[in-house]
Amino acid sequence: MRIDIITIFPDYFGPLELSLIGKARASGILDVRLHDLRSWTHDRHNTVDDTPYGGGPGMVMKPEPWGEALDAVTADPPGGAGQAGAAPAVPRLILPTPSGVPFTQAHADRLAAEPWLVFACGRYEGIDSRVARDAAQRMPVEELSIGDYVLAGGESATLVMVETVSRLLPGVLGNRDSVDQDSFATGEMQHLVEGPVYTKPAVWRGHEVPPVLLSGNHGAVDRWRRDESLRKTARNRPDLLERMPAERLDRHDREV
Ligand SMILES: Nc1cc(-c2ccc3ccn(Cc4ccccn4)c3c2)[nH]n1
Repeated sequence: MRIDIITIFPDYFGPLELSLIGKARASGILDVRLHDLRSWTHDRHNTVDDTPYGGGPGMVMKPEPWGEALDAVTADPPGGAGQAGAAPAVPRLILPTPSGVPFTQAHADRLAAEPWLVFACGRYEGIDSRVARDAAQRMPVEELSIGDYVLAGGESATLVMVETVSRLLPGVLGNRDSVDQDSFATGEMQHLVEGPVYTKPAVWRGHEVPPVLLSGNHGAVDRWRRDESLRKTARNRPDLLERMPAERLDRHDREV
């Protein structure tokens, strides 16, 4: 997968050099390219913002630098200009914004199947709305929110989405099972949050690991883990339980 990130703070993405994503980039699974929006300004001060039409607080990001940046970044498709007559890849443009569609694991699953994503990180009060409208004439555009709170810009949201998507790519996580057992995945654990996890020592500061986990009885361990997930979901995320199809909860589950 190729990921392009356009931002006025490229250094914000240092973490993408680390850990799983850093390894995926080094191994070629992931091709992440950072672009400084100011490279597409032409004035002495590298201006990227201006006052909002209609008045109001703060500043808005000017459309011209964004238009030129998106033209330049999307003019260099992965795999060249189209092998043997194939159409060149078209990127999906992701615009983080507090007013976007809530980003969920389902979005991550879908985006992980895309060959090319471009993230446009806004700042100030956002990007001139004509940028998304103009881009939509040439590529799919999605405005996504990572939560109901307002960040200072799109960089943190982009880090979250890049991490969520990248960990789903084959070869990125050493243990693929970990993904399949994600609480928000579509498998057995769907609609349930993770329960408690433990490792050695068996007793730590007087706190014992639940004996069932040391029993070697895999059936009992699986049942205990599901019960604990049900309890934690009921406590922290009753909204998820309401979404769970009734047939997915057996009589035992209802008594937990
Ligand atoms: N889930 C999210 C996403 C964001 C986000 C994403 C991009 C930008 C670009 C600017 N701002 C700040 C800002 C302030 C006031 C109104 C609008 N936006 C952003 C915030 N916040 N929360």
